[in-house]
Amino acid sequence: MQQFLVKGGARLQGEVSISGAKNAALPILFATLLAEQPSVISNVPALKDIDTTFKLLRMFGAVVEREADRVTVDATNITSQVAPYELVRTMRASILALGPLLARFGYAEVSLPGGCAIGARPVNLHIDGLRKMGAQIVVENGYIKARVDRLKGAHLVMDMVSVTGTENLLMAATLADGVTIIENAAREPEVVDLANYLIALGAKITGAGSATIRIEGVPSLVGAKHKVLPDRIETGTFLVAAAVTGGDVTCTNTDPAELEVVMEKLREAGAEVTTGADWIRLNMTGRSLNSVNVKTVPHPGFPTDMQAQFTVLNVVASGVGVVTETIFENRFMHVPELQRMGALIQLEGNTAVCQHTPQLNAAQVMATDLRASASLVIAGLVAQGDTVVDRIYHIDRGYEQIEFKLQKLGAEITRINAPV
Ligand SMILES: CC(=O)N[C@H]1[C@@H](OP(=O)(O)OP(=O)(O)OC[C@H]2O[C@@H](n3ccc(=O)[nH]c3=O)[C@H](O)[C@@H]2O)O[C@H](CO)[C@@H](O)[C@@H]1O
Ligand SMILES: C=C(OP(=O)(O)O)C(=O)O
Repeated sequence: MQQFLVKGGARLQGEVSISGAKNAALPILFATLLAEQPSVISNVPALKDIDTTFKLLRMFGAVVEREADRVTVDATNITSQVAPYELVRTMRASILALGPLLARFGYAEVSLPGGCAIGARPVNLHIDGLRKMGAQIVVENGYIKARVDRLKGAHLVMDMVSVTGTENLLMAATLADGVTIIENAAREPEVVDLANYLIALGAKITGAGSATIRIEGVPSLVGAKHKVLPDRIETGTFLVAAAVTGGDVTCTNTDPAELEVVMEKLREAGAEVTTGADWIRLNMTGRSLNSVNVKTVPHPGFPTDMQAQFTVLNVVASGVGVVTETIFENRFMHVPELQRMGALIQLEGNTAVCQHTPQLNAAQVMATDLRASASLVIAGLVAQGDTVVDRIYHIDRGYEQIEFKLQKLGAEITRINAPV
């Protein structure tokens, strides 16, 4: 098992190139299953979740080839529609195979993903929506088994805003008979990126990025080229790391328009944040960091995937910052680990009250999920001494070469093998 060893104290400085977004690349790679011709997807990050997706696509019979950040997927000849538990359990986003396989082949069998460290994470909205489109679905032996002759367009009103729920139904509706309306749809940029790829395949979609998406089903889809949008959460993570270390960091190959609310919070915290067409610079030189209150909500509000990083920011900053998590019921697993580093945080239900902690102390800490791991690495950057972050396979799911990118900015971080 691998660990990160982080030596605290460095001020981050320089440029970091942002990778393609994990949460856009994943649905887009699953959407290639809808097309009867190959697609070429570029700006695909090199991540464990992407490798898991390749394994699944190959298991279905697709031909997947990667050359640097360009991935070609040929799903012309699909031979299986089964996503097994062994792969699904390592990546919840595997549920995104359900809509495309069912829409194109009339059958799909996907293991129930189950919960994870951040919450129960049910998929009832995915199942309900597909049932409304005419699918016969049974859940047995831990698998969702769905069958239909051809999906039919339907008026779908989502009870809750769900990102992958919207994506699954959006993909399914592209090949349905008739018009589907998704109301209370997720408005995340990754949903828009997926819709743009689907439109390039020949799908008829309007309204992506708003709460109402209209899809007019077509008989079949062709191949297309598509470039995945930049990762706004990776960008935000580096900006927070720059802020807490008093640094001056420019994130390149990113999109400031995706990060309005995060940049606003960083400015409120005292950072100088400037932007260009495809870059964001955060400069803390001569400035002091103040705590901020944040409350996670669906896009365009403050993203839950930035919550753990801002919890650390609030501990380092002066004052008291209140962090409220409204999306996932259990997304504070980083807090007990940060407390082991001396962080003054009080957990009250879905709220973390963070007090300025004059000095975090290095400790051996355990990563519990992807963004929690990122927050522990950020804490290690400002802690006194050597922090060891365990179970970094979580971080490898979603951050491309994080240690090399941080090293380039001056951080002292190395990947080590855990003693046996
Ligand atoms: C691969 C991917 O894109 N992952 C993102 C996606 O996860 P994911 O799509 O899994 O998250 P959802 O938007 O579906 O979850 C939002 C809330 O809805 C609930 N819910 C969801 C579906 C359902 O059928 N029933 C139900 O009750 C969830 O438990 C949660 O409380 O959006 C989350 C919220 O922005 C992000 O944190 C994840 O990084
Ligand atoms: C929670 C996340 O991912 P996933 O939905 O794949 O677990 C994330 O990207 O922070």
